[in-house]
Amino acid sequence: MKAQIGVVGLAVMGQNLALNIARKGYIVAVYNRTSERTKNFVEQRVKGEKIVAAYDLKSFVESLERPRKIILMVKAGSPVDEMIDELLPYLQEGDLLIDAGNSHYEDTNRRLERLSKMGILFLGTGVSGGEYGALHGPSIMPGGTKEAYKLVEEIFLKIAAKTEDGPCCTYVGDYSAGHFVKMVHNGIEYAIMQAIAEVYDIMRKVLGLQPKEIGEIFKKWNEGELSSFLVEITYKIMEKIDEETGKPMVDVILDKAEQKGTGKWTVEAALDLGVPTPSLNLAVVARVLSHFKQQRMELSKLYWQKPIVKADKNLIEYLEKALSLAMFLAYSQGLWLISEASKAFNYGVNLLEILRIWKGGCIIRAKMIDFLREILKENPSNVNLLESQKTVEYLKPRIEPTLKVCQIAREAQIPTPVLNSSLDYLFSMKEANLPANLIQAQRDFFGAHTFERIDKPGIYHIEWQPLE
Ligand SMILES: NC(=O)C1=CN([C@@H]2O[C@H](COP(=O)(O)OP(=O)(O)OC[C@H]3O[C@@H](n4cnc5c(N)ncnc54)[C@H](OP(=O)(O)O)[C@@H]3O)[C@@H](O)[C@H]2O)C=CC1
Ligand SMILES: O=C(CO)[C@H](O)[C@H](O)COP(=O)(O)O
Repeated sequence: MKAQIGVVGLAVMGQNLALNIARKGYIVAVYNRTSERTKNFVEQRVKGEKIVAAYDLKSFVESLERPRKIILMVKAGSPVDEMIDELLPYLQEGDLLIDAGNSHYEDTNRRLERLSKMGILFLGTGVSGGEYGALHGPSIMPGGTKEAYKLVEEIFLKIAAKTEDGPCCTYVGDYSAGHFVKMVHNGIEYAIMQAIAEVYDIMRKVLGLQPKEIGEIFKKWNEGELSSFLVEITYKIMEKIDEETGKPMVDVILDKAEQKGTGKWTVEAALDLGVPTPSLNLAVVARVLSHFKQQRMELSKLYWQKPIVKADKNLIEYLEKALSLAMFLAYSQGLWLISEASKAFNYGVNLLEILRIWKGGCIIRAKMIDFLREILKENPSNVNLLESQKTVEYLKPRIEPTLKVCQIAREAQIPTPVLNSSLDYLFSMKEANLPANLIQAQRDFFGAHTFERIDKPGIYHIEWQPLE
């Protein structure tokens, strides 16, 4: 019997995805560029699942039933193009390639165009959930043609995470919609991670709490409105002890945060589309800045001042509120970005469906998503969630506690880029009169760039000083 689907790339994600599919009763063919990895996978992880290992691409493709369905789970970037090039000689019209890695959405558009000319179907598919999710049920975000999606819909729905609102997979939209949505998912992920890290930092530096104590607070929060995968793993991280030193694991990890690109791409896309996403932007900047460890250590001595540490007795409560405000705004900024991209690129994305498939399986799954859906359901065409009365009622009581947190952090000179930028975002969005009038005056002064007036329509330029 032929395999019903193939997986190329047997690193963390590919192995677990292949096992997940096989455990749902499908025959899966697998291939990896380095055969050692395939061999190890088969020997160590395959336990009776119907997995057919191939050690060359020709036999891999030949082992698949037609139309062939092949998931590429390789490193994003040129490896995807290289694999496509190597597979093409063996493929036939109507076969389907699914790029399930974190590819840039513009690469996906390019690949779609190229392959469609050859009659090869292509789905740019975001997959979230890490290795555990890939094995037990990820959130799956496929984009491309509906015709292509139909070929794998049954398998995807079976392997996806399940919530009370159904499987965490839906047809996301045309072209590169799937990869765009996954990219923004990661941009939101960066912002929430950074906001959690800032809250942790304040607990340590202002309240002097130890990781174990911080873990207990996050664990409690995880039972309330902050209940989410990222808060859950945070308390588990706080509990972990390094076997070598006996110290909390988090204390032996170097404070340099890496990134593979999706957060930065989100910010680039937001700037290109003119959507304000400051919480997401600052989360990327925070990771970049963290890399200057040596400089930070030297500067910490040069600029040392005794911090004014004023622990408020309600600080834990304020921190919880500040984190919920930052989380809410990270989602709302991301959703706005997706909706603008959907209009600009004709994706046809249904935001309610996106929120539904983010309820389970993915890294940003959170109880708050139910609330976001409630808000969006009231007026699905209004993607600026800030305008909803429900949002106003939610955010207003969180402003004061977030302000207190930011003030305490400021005085103690603890950086809080995402908490601050979230607040600044809200303050800017709810400000009827921004100082952008002065910017326009300056632009007109030095570059005759013109301005609009508040009292009459039209475009104006004045002579600010005589030209000599
Ligand atoms: N890890 C995670 O939590 C998540 C990852 N992703 C995305 O899924 C994809 C796979 O991720 P992950 O499993 O972590 O693996 P990696 O991103 O580490 O990629 C390793 C895999 O890519 C293959 N590869 C690398 N270069 C080439 C090449 N030039 N030609 C052919 N194959 C190549 C490797 O083969 P070889 O063994 O021969 O080196 C290996 O199978 C990535 O796009 C990633 O961003 C998405 C969600 C979560
Ligand atoms: O897609 C993912 C989670 O959703 C991957 O884990 C990704 O690698 C995370 O991004 P980064 O490595 O830039 O932190």
